[in-house]
Amino acid sequence: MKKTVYYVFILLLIVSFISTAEITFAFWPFGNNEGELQKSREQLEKDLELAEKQRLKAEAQLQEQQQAFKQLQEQVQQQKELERQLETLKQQLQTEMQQNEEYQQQIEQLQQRRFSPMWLSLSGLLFIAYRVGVARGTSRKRQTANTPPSTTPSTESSRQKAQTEEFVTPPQPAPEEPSPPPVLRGFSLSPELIQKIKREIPQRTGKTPTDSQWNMILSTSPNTYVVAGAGSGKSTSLILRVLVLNHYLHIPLQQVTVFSFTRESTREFRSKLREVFQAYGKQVSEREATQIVRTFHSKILELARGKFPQATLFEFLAQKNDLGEGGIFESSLNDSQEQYLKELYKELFHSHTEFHDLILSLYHEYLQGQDLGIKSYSEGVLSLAAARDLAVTQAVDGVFDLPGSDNRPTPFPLSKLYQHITFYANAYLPELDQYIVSIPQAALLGERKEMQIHNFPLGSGLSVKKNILLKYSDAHIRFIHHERDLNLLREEITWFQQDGHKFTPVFDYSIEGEITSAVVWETFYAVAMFAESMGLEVQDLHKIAGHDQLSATDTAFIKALMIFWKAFDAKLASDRMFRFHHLFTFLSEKHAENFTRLSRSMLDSMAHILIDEFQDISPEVVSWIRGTVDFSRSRQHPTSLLCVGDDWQSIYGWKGSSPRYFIEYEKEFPAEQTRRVDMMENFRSYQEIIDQAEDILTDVKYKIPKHGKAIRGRAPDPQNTVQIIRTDDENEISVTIRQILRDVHDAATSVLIMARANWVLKRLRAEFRGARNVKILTYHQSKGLEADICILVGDCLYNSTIPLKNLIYELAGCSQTYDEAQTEEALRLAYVAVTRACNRCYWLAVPKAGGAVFRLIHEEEDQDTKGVFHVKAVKAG
Ligand SMILES: Nc1ncnc2c1ncn2[C@@H]1O[C@H](COP(=O)(O)OP(=O)(O)OP(=O)(O)O)[C@@H](O)[C@H]1O
Repeated sequence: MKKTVYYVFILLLIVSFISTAEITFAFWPFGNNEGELQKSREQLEKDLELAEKQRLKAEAQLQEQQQAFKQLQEQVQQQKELERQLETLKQQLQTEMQQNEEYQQQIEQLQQRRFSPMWLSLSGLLFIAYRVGVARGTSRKRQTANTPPSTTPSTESSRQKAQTEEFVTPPQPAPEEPSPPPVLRGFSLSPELIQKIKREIPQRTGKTPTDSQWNMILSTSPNTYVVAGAGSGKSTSLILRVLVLNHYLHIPLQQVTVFSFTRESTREFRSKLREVFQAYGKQVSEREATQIVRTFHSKILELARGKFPQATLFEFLAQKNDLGEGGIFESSLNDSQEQYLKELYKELFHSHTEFHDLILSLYHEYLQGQDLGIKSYSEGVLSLAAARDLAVTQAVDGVFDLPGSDNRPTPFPLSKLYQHITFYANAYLPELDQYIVSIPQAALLGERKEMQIHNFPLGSGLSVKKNILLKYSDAHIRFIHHERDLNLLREEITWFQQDGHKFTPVFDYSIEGEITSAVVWETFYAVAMFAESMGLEVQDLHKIAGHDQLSATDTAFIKALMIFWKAFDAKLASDRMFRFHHLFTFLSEKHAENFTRLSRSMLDSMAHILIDEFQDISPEVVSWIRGTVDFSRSRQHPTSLLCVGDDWQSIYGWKGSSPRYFIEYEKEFPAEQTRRVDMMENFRSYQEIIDQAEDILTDVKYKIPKHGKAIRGRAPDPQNTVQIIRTDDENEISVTIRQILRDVHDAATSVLIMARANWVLKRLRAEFRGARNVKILTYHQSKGLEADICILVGDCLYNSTIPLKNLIYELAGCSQTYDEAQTEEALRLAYVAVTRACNRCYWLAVPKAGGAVFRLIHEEEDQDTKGVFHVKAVKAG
């Protein structure tokens, strides 16, 4: 208890102490000085306010600094970027300086050769392309490893050599660059989409493709080739393919190019294209259609103009605004081009000794004519011929309006041994020291042909005279056989007078075996174009000059051609002109690097390529297409190639094209996925017509085997479907055609008359001008067309030997000779002509061994009482 009281006491003591202390603490500092306290508080508040202001200021400063820091950081970043750019620029500058040095070297070299600045830029580009080509050529792994190239390796190396000599100093091999892997993307078409397409196309366009046509239209492969027969609907299917690419696969039309060969066929394609898209409610303007459907030449020209806007082409000399629509098959020299070549020829003849001598040797051959193997005549025969020669000479007076000597018979003696025997020329030209002897060709003699001179027909008298003069005269004789010879002579005289009595020969030259002839500079042009189409350079021909298969004159011709062509290209360069060959070479597979110089839109426009009539493509064009496709693939751009053709219809080998790219498509255009589609239904003709046409080609070895099937079945009158009427008489031809037209022709029946010979064409055109629904064309022009009734005039037969072209073929690495290829091509031409017919085909010709007509006549009993062969197929079918 005591303890508790004690604790309570202690507790009370503590409480009283705390209370006293509390009061004391509470009142001691202020309680004693209230004013001071207030003051301190105000001071404190002021300080606090000041501190707050300072804090805010510091915060603002901090923000500013942070901002400044940020800007600084950005500036540093920019600085770094600038430095990086500067570095790149420095490198570029260095490269350009190097290039400049190279250009400078070239310029110096080329200036020595008087090349133009325009040419310099192209050659500069070619130089770079060449260098890269060399590097790529060795590193590039074409999938053609086991495929023979389109031209022989020797050709290629020689071409590179020629370019090296022409444009640049020998290039240093550039370091190898690894080729990027090719991109081969097919198209993706789901079964549902296929069903939709197959449902909608017939509904909207009214066209119902067959299974094989669908295979082509819907091919999902990036590399497709379509082996088609005549009348199988190639063009129709090609257009539907474009529709699928654009409408269903959403590929812009700007990325699609359709190639066709002629102005006429591109027009037809464009109108079909617009029609089909119209059915889908899409308006394709004429301009757009023109952009899509092209000839090879118009497209490459567009690409070139993108790079060289002012590019002028020799092929369009004096033809403004030509877009190259014509393609190679419509090319012939116009007056301005002819003039250009003529001037060059004349200039070279007087300035280049070797050219001068070569031309004179060719001219001499022309004047002398071919060695006809003239036999010797006894002096008695010579005297007899001389005795009637004045009369013979007078008998042909007036056939030609000859220049010089008043057109009077002029005596001239034979060579020394026979000086006592006198013959006569029809005129003498003292300025050229030429005796003009008129030996008109038979057609020009007309009724005079049968005139008797001293009991000898005039025609025979003239040919004996020519033989004698060639064998026994040393004089300069110029024979005039037809108007053309006279025109050449007139031109020679005009040149002589214009050029201050400087003589320049003007004469025709045809290479050995060629039937047609042209004035020598035109023949230069034709042979050079042929060689270039074959993928060669004219300078490559030095390898065959002097070949034992070539005549001495053809060798002289080639030598002259090489000089002429070199001068021609130099002249073009100094006149700032190109040729298509330069463009195709510039963008060929051998100069892949040049594709990088094309704009993106140009490259894109060739992403999806469709080619019609692929069997007629030339090596030169193939090289460009290959280069384009390879480049598209290497830049990882989705790309596709679809080629449609019928090797049985390949008919332009004489212009340098070849069916081999089609026949050996998988080797020539290798890809990881290639699809072959066959289209053998024929919508055009009765089965009899197809079978007959195929019979013509039975012996052609180099072809893809196939057999066409007529959708229309057999003809109601099979006996009359193909008839051969044996005639080559011009009057009989007219009468027969009139009869046919009377028998089968009404306003609704279309008729196509095809003729081989120009004189027949001329006559028929004059005679049947204005006949309704009747077209008269050459066999070649009929390609791609069709008519109810076809009338063919003249056989298709090649029985020549052209050594120069055979050697060019060999040089280009062809497996056949030109002669073999042409023998087969003549038969293919007949196949094209016959397959134009829907209902009936009449063929007016005299069967000759080896010809196409001959192959259709199997048994004598085919012939009826009127001499008409009602032929039936035995091999095909
Ligand atoms: N699926 C189809 N149904 C009906 N007719 C068709 C079909 N496809 C094409 N044709 C018709 O067949 C004919 C031949 O077509 P097209 O001219 O396109 O053939 P082509 O293969 O180009 O012939 P060629 O190569 O012989 O010149 C034309 O009259 C065309 O309208």
